[in-house]
Amino acid sequence: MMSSIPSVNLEDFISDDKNRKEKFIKEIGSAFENIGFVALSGHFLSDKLVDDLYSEIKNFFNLSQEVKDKYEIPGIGGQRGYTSFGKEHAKGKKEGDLKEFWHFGQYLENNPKLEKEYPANVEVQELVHFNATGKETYKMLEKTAKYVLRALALHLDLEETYFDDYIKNGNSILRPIHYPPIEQEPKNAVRAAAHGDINLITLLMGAHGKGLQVKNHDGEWVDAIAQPDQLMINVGDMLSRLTNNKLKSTIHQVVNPPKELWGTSRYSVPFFMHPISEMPLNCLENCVDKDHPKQFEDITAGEFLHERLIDLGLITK
Ligand SMILES: O=C(O)CCC(=O)C(=O)O
Ligand SMILES: [Fe+2]
Repeated sequence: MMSSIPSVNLEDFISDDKNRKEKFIKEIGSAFENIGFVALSGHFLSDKLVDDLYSEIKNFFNLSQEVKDKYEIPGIGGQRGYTSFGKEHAKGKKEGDLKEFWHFGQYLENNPKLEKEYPANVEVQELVHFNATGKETYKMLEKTAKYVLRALALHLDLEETYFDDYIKNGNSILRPIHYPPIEQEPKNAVRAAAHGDINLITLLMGAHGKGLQVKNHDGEWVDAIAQPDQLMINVGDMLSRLTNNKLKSTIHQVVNPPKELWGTSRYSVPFFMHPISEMPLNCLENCVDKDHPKQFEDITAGEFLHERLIDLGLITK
């Protein structure tokens, strides 16, 4: 039984040392074929950027509800700007999660086609550094994710750059989340109910305290706690579909703290790496054989995302 989350160092992959590179590919490949989660150090976020981001997002969530509500934009399924407390629920659940969040989206340059497709980023007026700090973090996580996907491409016997064109200007989202203090016994609601992520891979900042749990093969919940310099990275449903479930999108949740800690907020910041909407998620040929029959219908990333946003209560049909 695998009871804890394996660790890897991205510097191994980025080094020119063939053995270190291969070691990284093997470690992350086997982690993603088993528990579906890995803790990663050696990424591109500096300590200063991480500290700045946390201070900005705390400032944002501390603004009055009236101010935050200005940034909740109707008609875009919460894809940019603010989503208020209790609005999103896990697929198949009716109680909303005990969280509020913000979305930073892709930063396009000279791309009229995608500028039409993606909602524009929302700019917070009240905070001087919030927008730029979010943008910088987005870029650094996107760069980190690009190298992780290169390693996974090699693990899957694809060209190293297989994902590069699909993720360039992809529909990725950076989501700072605030789970506020809990004031009374929640009826059936948790901070984040059990779910699988929609996207290719998720890079999570802030999994340093207790709260995040991952379901292992035996159906047991395992704590996923990162060291201060580590991001938690997991496989999403899109990558699971593409690989015919060779790489596992593992169910995870954020549980409520014990009563003595109800008074504390949790802040976490997932980066959901999405490709462009045209990317086909059809199972890769080399992941399908007699022992591994094709498990998923052909679908594009855009169609799949649309289906799932309906399931989450963020858009209506
Ligand atoms: O807050 C966390 O640690 C995890 C959040 C999460 O799983 C998600 O937003 O998809
Ligand atoms: Fe998640």
